[in-house]
Amino acid sequence: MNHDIVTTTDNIVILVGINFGKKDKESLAELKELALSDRLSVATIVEGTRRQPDPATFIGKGKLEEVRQLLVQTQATTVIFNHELSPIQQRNLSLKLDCRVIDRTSLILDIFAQRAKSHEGKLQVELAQLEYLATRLVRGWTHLERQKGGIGLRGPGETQLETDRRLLAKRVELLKEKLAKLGRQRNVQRRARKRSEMMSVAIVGYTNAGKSTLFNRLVRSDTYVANKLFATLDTTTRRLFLPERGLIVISDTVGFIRDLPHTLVASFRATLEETVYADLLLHVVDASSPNREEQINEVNKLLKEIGADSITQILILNKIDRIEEERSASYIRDEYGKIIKIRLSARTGIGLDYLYRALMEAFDHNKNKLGQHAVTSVNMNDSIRSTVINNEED
Ligand SMILES: Nc1nc2c(ncn2[C@@H]2O[C@H](COP(=O)(O)OP(=O)(O)OP(=O)(O)O)[C@@H](O)[C@H]2O)c(=O)[nH]1
Ligand SMILES: [Mg+2]
Repeated sequence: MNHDIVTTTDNIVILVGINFGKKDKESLAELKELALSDRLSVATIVEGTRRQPDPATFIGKGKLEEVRQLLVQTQATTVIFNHELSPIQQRNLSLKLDCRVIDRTSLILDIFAQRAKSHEGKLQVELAQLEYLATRLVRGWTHLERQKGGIGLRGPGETQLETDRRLLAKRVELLKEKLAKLGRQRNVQRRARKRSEMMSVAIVGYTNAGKSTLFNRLVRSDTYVANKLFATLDTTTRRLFLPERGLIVISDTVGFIRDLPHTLVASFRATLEETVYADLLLHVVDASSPNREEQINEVNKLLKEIGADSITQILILNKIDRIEEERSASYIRDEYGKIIKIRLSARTGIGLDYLYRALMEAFDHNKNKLGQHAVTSVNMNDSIRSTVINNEED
């Protein structure tokens, strides 16, 4: 079911990004990262400015011709738009350019399809792909036709389009049922964990921020780390022993990205539920990225969407080893004494002790919240307080 989705490796692509009013360099750079993460090779990037999208071809005649010539010159086989295209625009472009035309959403879907490892993850991706495809099923653009051959599938009096819609709806329903079942199993496990009163911590953040690296550091595991967008797709949960405290559970989660396709947000809700039920979020940010403020906002926006915005957060400014001006680790507390921000490097390990301290304090706080006494009370003496460094740059 991968018609709109690039699956060939070594595919040469052209990227197209149009500015409507304000320039958006970052978003186009990110599209390039996404393409590279999908093992595509980017031949060239076409930019343009328009007041509004052309209803038929999105980019209009002039740009269309430019892209057509570039396709010939570069031997690219696919054009990726940094926008959502309407099904009609996508069809027109594909016919006029005589190549495969996809948008940002299907590129992300494709990456997800390649990375999903667990049974549940795969089902979620398939569901997202089908839901995306469902919006593209328009007359003269029926994808299932070619794949299934149609023989014996069409009900009496049904057009191919109707058959496609029916088959699709059936599969979507089946997938939803399966996922619901898996979700229930997950709930049982979660309840068991709650009963054992283990504190649960979820590592969240923008894609490529270093979540898995931090997770591995903490639990000494070997979760897949890569300089790719969406290296991690399935939530991994491990137990972590906090010295002098006890066991907590910690989860590594799928990375967030701006304008995450809504079909994916919905499909990954189950995976992200781990986040919703956490007692504490470690919000990891690539502090060396020029876009970090925007990325923080994006993540918070998505956390709100999944109902996780009221959970206590510690902002982890990661990758400080990459920042010339300020390589030292530090942390700051809010006016109630809670650690709310830590600068560290998951790669070098500098600042990790601050994170352990924050986790221990959260552990004790959590115990108290549950109406019990902490196993060991925190020794908040002056020597610890005096190590607080308040040299935050913002
Ligand atoms: N210099 C430096 N690089 C880091 C640090 N932490 C992670 N990285 C690198 O950043 C890249 C992404 O790391 P991951 O841990 O896979 O990031 P992630 O947030 O899990 O990414 P996704 O799963 O794709 O969302 C890898 O190349 C890491 O080696 C750090 O503290 N310093
Ligand atoms: Mg990861």
